[in-house]
Amino acid sequence: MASGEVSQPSDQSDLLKRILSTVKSIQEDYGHLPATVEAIQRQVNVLAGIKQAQGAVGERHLSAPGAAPHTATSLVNHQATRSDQAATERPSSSRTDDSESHHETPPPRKHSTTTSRIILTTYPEQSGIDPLPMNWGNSNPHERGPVVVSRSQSTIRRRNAIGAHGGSYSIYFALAVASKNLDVDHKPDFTNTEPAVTFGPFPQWADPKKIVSMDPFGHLAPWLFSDIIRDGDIHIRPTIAVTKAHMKLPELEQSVRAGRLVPDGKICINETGELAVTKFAVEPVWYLPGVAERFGVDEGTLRRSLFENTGGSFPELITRGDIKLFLPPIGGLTVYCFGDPAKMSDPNVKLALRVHDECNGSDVFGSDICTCRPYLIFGVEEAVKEAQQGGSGVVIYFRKEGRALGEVTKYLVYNARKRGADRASEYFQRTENIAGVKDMRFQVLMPDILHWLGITKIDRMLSMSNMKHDAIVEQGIPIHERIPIPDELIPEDSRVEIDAKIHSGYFTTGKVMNMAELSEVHGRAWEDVDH
Ligand SMILES: Nc1nc2c(ncn2[C@@H]2O[C@H](COP(=O)(O)OP(=O)(O)OP(=O)(O)O)[C@@H](O)[C@H]2O)c(=O)[nH]1
Ligand SMILES: [Zn+2]
Repeated sequence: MASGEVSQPSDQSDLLKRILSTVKSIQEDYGHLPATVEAIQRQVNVLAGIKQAQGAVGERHLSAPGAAPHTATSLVNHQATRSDQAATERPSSSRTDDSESHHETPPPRKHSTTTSRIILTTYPEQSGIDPLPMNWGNSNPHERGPVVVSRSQSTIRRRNAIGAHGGSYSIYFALAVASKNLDVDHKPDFTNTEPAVTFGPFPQWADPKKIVSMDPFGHLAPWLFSDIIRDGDIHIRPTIAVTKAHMKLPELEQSVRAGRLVPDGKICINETGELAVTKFAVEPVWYLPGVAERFGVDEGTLRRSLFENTGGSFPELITRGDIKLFLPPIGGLTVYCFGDPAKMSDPNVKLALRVHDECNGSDVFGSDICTCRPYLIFGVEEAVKEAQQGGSGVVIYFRKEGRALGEVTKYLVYNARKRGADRASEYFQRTENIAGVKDMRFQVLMPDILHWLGITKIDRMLSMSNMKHDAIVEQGIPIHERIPIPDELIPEDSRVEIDAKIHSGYFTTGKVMNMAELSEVHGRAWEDVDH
């Protein structure tokens, strides 16, 4: 449709409305028609331009250049529709920064390259869009390419990933920029931040199916891609950091006193049970086709759900089918390695492993309603012993609070349990009643870190979880022995949880109760402690 075909202002107005509603319904119903949407939007803009020139009023909010951003047409990229302009152009005439519109004289701004036009989304064929190649699973990091997600002016056209660095902390980054505590173009100084140990590469790094939720080159990114950073002024950040530290846990001092742990001056350093550890912090980087495959869904379904259920935060999940990486706003993980890190991947020595999901109330604050901290500490102790015997000991800590349901849901469940009869037989049902599921950790992505560490078998798995077990074995990593938490470490009020778990399929070397027996296992009621 050429703009010349529409001459009457009233026709234009009706037409604009019709086009707009078509755009909206296409977006709602499909979301995979970026080219069509862009073409229609271009027409909308052309018509709006004609209308504005004719001095028409009443429909200005639809798409007139310079209109407020929070309008219907902002559903579609306000700037991208001007595809003859570069995506990162910085015009002065169409500022959309509300905060400044209230000032007669805008306050002086720190230098920032954030464009004043809001780029709501981008499209693959859009002028200026030129993502750096990303060949996920290529063993050569230079052929694989860097993960590029920054929206800074020099980088936005070259992005090959959706989302933002920092996982859940990306929101604090946004606050820091908004409050002008941080220049969005700040260039990190990575001097002396290299990994504390040299590590890998392992064949698993080059398998696009084995690692789908982290960047295997994430610990080396600034150094591997220094020329791209320098020559192209491209923002690239590490998503993994590796350091060395000492750690001290009161329970391990007791272990030394009880003679279970013997200081060796290297791994268990002294009589206080102080430990030497190598730590790996990992932020999530998702390869969407691989993640979708692990969950047994198609990539489009995964993208659509991620888009919808993050409040529409990442429109490029829909419009940029060509971008396969997503840095989700979720917590990552930390690996605690005892002994020589090279031994983790050595098939000739034994490996003891605990995979642990965060339980802040117990892990840090000692709640006795679950077995989390005792099993975690037991895992650390066993890992240290394995390392002292010439093997390797590893504890991996995932930020998946409350079975990834969060602490609020978890406390709601606790209330429901404590206000009723806190029976093991009803344990999971109470969570399901509130959350709709009993667990959202979905361990299918968890084994990626094992592949990354070069682990090919686990000799002693310090976990009773059938979900963790099955996910690991499914990934081709055999588990030779499973070690439940010793009975004497189970806190008083957590019998309900552990018996319910065993009944639902958790590993045990003891007896599995039937339903009648399970209903006899009670937790402490609030009245027992309230006076
Ligand atoms: N929603 C909910 N989460 C809980 C409850 N009790 C513990 N959790 C969470 O369950 C998770 C327990 O994780 P882990 O300690 O790794 O244990 P696990 O996967 O159950 O199994 P093991 O490896 O055998 O210990 C943590 O995320 C806890 O915060 C509860 O009553 N409700
Ligand atoms: Zn817990």
